[in-house]
Amino acid sequence: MSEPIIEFTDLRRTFVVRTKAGLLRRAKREVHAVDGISVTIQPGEACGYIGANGAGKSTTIKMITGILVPSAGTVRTCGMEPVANRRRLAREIGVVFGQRSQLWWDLPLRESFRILAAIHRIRAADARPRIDQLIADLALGDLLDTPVRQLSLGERMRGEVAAALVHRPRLLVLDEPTIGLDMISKERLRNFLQAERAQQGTTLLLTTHDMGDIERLCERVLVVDHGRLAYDGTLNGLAERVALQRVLVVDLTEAHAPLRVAGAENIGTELDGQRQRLAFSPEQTTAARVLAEVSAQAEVVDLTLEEPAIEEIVRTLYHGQVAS
Ligand SMILES: Nc1ncnc2c1ncn2[C@@H]1O[C@H](COP(=O)(O)OP(=O)(O)OP(=O)(O)O)[C@@H](O)[C@H]1O
Repeated sequence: MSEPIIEFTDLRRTFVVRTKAGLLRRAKREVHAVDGISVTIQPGEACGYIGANGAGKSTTIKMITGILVPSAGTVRTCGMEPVANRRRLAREIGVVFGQRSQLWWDLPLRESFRILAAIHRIRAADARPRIDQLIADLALGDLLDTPVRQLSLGERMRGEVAAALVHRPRLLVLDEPTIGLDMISKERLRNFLQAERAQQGTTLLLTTHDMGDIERLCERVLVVDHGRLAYDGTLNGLAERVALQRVLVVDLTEAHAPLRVAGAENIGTELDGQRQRLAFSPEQTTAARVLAEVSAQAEVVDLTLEEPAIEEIVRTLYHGQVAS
């Protein structure tokens, strides 16, 4: 087997935080943000790293990318110790933080790409076709002359992903890449990442609160809770332990008896049945099929689709409840 692209063993990171103990006294408290995690990721894998807020995801990502020094344990990324080799590592990995930008705020997008190619010392003859390809695949053509600060969130995220891939990294690390994006922007980004991985063999590691990202992009899921690994396995394996159900909420034009739909369970009605909630597993049916059956029985005026909440998944894993 080839060398792992990421390998960490008993990785730990502790922060000392000051807390107000009294009017004048200050006390210190230790936060074990990452509390002994061991994981090996092989080249070409696509891993989702999920957990509730404050579970330790970003801290792990920062240690993998060399931004933070571990308190204990070891981490190797692309065969290197990240902090000591940050520059060399930067040539091998691309990083996208959904809530922070790596683009130059006041410059047009095209300038950011040019500067990044220069930073990575890519020859113009090599950089141009790569940048052109990313511009085409991420539909950035009309945005190249717009200063980054004027881009919408969805447009900027496409720009961020392109910027992270200019130098063809072996590993792409994405921290909440779809946060705040609307459904269409999310789908565009997921389609692109899927295609990029298929064409370039890029390894993906992504943190997200959106199970849709995991379902579309990752074969392997790591669930972290309070700095510890609660699950490491396939998405199907997770679905066997935790019900990864979706809920289609439909608003009807008038009151209606509880709807019966094949492959879905009616989990509640409100307003005399004008609003109904239908839970289903994506392995058994699709939202489109459930909606078609509902529409055959009643007139729908509005609908929403609720994804399984990651907090709920973690809670269920911990309480050992097995999906029926
Ligand atoms: N620089 C820091 N100083 C002190 N505490 C920190 C620091 N960075 C993170 N923490 C704490 O470590 C814990 C893990 O934080 P981390 O940002 O890794 O979680 P996360 O899983 O990425 O959460 P989120 O989903 O909210 O981004 C939290 O309790 C957080 O408050």
